[in-house]
Amino acid sequence: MTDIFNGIQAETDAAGTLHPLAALDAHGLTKGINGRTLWHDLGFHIDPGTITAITGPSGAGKTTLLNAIGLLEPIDRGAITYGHQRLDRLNRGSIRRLYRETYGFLFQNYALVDQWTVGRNLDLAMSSAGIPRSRRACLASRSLAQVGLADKRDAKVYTLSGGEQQRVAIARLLTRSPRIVLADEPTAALDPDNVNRVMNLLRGLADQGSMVIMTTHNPDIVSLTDQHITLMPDD
Ligand SMILES: Nc1ncnc2c1ncn2[C@@H]1O[C@H](COP(=O)(O)OP(=O)(O)OP(=O)(O)O)[C@@H](O)[C@H]1O
Repeated sequence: MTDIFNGIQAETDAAGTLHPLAALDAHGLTKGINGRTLWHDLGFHIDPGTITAITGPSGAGKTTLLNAIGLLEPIDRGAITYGHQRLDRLNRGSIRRLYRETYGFLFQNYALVDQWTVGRNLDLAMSSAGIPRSRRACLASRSLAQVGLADKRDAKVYTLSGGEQQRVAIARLLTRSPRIVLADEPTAALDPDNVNRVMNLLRGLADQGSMVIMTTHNPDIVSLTDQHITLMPDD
């Protein structure tokens, strides 16, 4: 459960003590690929409970920055901190723990197992996150209801539309409410109705305390976010 404490998103621990949710800070981030500098001396601050858009022209390095925040891509220089943790200096074990407990990813191609049912896809994610079997059915039902797909639990993923598959991917996040949600062009392949649904669901995740960081080309989507980081290629 999250709460607001002195204007900052906070959560209550088992002993009933409120702790502010961590923010993410980047300083002096620099990254080059094949001799070309993608970003240089980049800095930003992201609060929990907000949606941030990474925007800029094609090839500016939006996905690379998202992947760097997600520890999937090394940076050349700079620092990324989450609360008191220096993310760019973690060992593999700590990174694995963050993937299990803190990060959630949302991809343009949904990253679901097509031949499996919706329920089995959600179950796999919850089992990997260490959620006990006894809680999984209830969490799956609740999150599928939240995305408006309560009746699709036994449907095979390949029978769903693209918009429905993206909502299943969001339901998968909702079962875990990850503190950092990284979404690469999550609305790119969707029609306007599904774009609005997906943005509303991402707002719901932010309202529950997640920090949502997404790449997008679309100015209409940027206007639905709380802040944007604009990348401009060095010419
Ligand atoms: N693993 C890689 N190996 C070689 N080049 C790469 C690699 N990853 C990215 N690049 C290059 O780095 C540049 C930035 O790529 P990136 O995908 O981050 O840009 P983007 O802003 O997300 O682009 P788009 O909007 O087209 O998706 C591109 O020129 C890309 O070809």
